Amino acid sequence: MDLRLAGVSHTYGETEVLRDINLDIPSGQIVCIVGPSGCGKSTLLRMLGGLEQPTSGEVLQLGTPPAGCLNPLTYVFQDFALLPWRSVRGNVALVLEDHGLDAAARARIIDDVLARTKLTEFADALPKQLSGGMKQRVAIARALAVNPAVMLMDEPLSALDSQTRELLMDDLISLWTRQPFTAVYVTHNLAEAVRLGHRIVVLSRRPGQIREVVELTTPLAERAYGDAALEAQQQHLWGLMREEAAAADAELIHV
Ligand SMILES: Nc1ncnc2c1ncn2[C@@H]1O[C@H](COP(=O)(O)OP(=O)(O)OP(=O)(O)O)[C@@H](O)[C@H]1O
Repeated sequence: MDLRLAGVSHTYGETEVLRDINLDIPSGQIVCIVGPSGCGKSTLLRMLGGLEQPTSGEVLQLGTPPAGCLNPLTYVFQDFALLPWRSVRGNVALVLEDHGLDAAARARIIDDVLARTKLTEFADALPKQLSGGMKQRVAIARALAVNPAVMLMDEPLSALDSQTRELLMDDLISLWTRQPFTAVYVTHNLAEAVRLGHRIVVLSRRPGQIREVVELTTPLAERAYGDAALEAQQQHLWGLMREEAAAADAELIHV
C-alpha cells in the first residue's frame, strides 16, 4: 500500500501550518521528513495516520495493506510510549489483542518480532529495567508486530544519546535489509536522514512547503558511518535548511 498526499494544506486557527503538500510514500521505502522547528512535520505525520484531517487536500491510501496486516498505519514515538507494568513481551502482546488471533498465532508473531529486534532474551524484562535504546527497540517491535503497511516514526531516536542512536540506526538498516518495511520518518537530524532515507523531503519553515525531495540511491546497507558521499548529501540538505532554520529560530525567540 502506498500513501499519497494530494494538495494537503492545514491551518490551526490563524496559523497556517502546511501549504499544498504533494507527496507519494511508495511501499518498501523509508521517506524522511526534515525541516526547521515548527514547520509542520508532526502535523504531516498525524495527517498520514488519519489522526487529523487536513483543512484542504487529501490523504490517500493506494492499494491494499500487506497480507497479515492487523493495522495499516502504526506510530513509533520519541518517548517510546511503553506500559511500565507490562514486560517487553506484554507490551508487544498488547497490540495483538482484539484481532481474533489464537494464543499460538500471537506467540509466533511476538517471537518473530522480538528476534528481529534482538530482544528475545529480554522478553520478560520490564521497561524500567531497559536502557533507552532497548525501550525504543521494544516500541519498534510493537510497531512491526501488526505488520503495518506504513510505520509513522516521529523523531524515534531523538531521546537517545549519539552512540545509542548509531546502534539503532544500524539495527533499523539491518531490519529493513532483511525485510523491507515502509516508513515515514520525521527527524531534525540530517545524519539520520542520509543514513536511513531512500527519499528525504525538505520542508520550508512554517507554513511548511516542500522545498526539495532528495533521492538517495546508495543501498541502505552500504551507508556507513562517516561515509564521504553521505556527508556531502548532508551538507546539501543543510544548505537548503540553514536560512529557514535560522529564520524559524528567530521567530520562536521573538514570539
Ligand atoms: N493542535 C494544535 N493546535 C494548534 N496549533 C498546533 C497544534 N499542533 C501543532 N500546532 C502548531 O503547528 C505548528 C507545527 O507544529 P508541528 O508539531 O507539526 O511542527 P514540527 O515541525 O513537528 O515541530 P518540531 O520540529 O518543533 O517538532 C507549530 O507552530 C505548532 O505550535
